[in-house]
Amino acid sequence: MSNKEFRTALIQLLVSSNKNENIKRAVEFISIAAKNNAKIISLPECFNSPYGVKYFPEYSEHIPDGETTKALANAAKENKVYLIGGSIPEREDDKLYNTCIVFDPEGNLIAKHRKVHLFDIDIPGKITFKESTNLSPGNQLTIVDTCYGKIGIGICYDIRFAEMAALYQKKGCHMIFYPGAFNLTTGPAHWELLIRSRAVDNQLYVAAVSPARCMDADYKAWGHSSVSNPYGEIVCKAGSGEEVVYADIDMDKLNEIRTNMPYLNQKRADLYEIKEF
Ligand SMILES: O=C(O)CCC(=O)C(=O)O
Repeated sequence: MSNKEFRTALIQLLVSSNKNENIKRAVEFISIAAKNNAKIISLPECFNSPYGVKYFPEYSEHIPDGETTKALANAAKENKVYLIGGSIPEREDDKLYNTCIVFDPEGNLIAKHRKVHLFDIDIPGKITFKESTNLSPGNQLTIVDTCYGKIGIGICYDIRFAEMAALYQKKGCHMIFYPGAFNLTTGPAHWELLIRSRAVDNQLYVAAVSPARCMDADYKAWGHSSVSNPYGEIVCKAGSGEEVVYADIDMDKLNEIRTNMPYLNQKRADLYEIKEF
């Protein structure tokens, strides 16, 4: 495969309350995905800790000197892959963030995305979640330059904000990765709809990577890690359990879709515009 055609792998990890075990198993799956020829591998949101505000302080660590950063750097280097490190609770000074770290195939830390839209919702009788209880939002958008093109990074709730994805497209991204953990209420309603919408809006590949569902956990993840192609077709999709799913990315296909339907060039900048950050 050339740099215009490559395989990506989405690791739908079953996250437990044992941090060391979570990291160890993530590293094992990275090596399996690399053996299956994946060149860009992503972990899910909050993969080294159970998902929940009460867990963030205990599981948090500094970046880059924390154990998770070191383990992922080694895994990227040993397997010679780009690694999108899902997300982990990050501590800096007295603040906590929900942070995705990205590594190149030499193991260098090339990006750090702090979730910019915190997940604060209250659907009575269904789900209440308030990340802003103890997390701070990131204040930057994140584009990673790779030998496979530019990749935008968002974390979970970030996928709901169409302008963010539009800006990534405008700045040249051909893929957006969203490590995420939707739930049993908003998952069936919106997970796939949002993945496909961001892909069609922007004629790019969208990968969304969830933890596996654990019915004993406080937060029950929806699962269904998926990739949509730029036409809005789901090209791979996990179930709810632990598994790795793969998608073959094809830049010629993306360019063909953009040529056939050139609506990205038909926007009315005289009427509306996405501003650059
Ligand atoms: O937007 C949603 O429905 C879920 C978001 C979420 O779980 C998160 O941001 O972690």
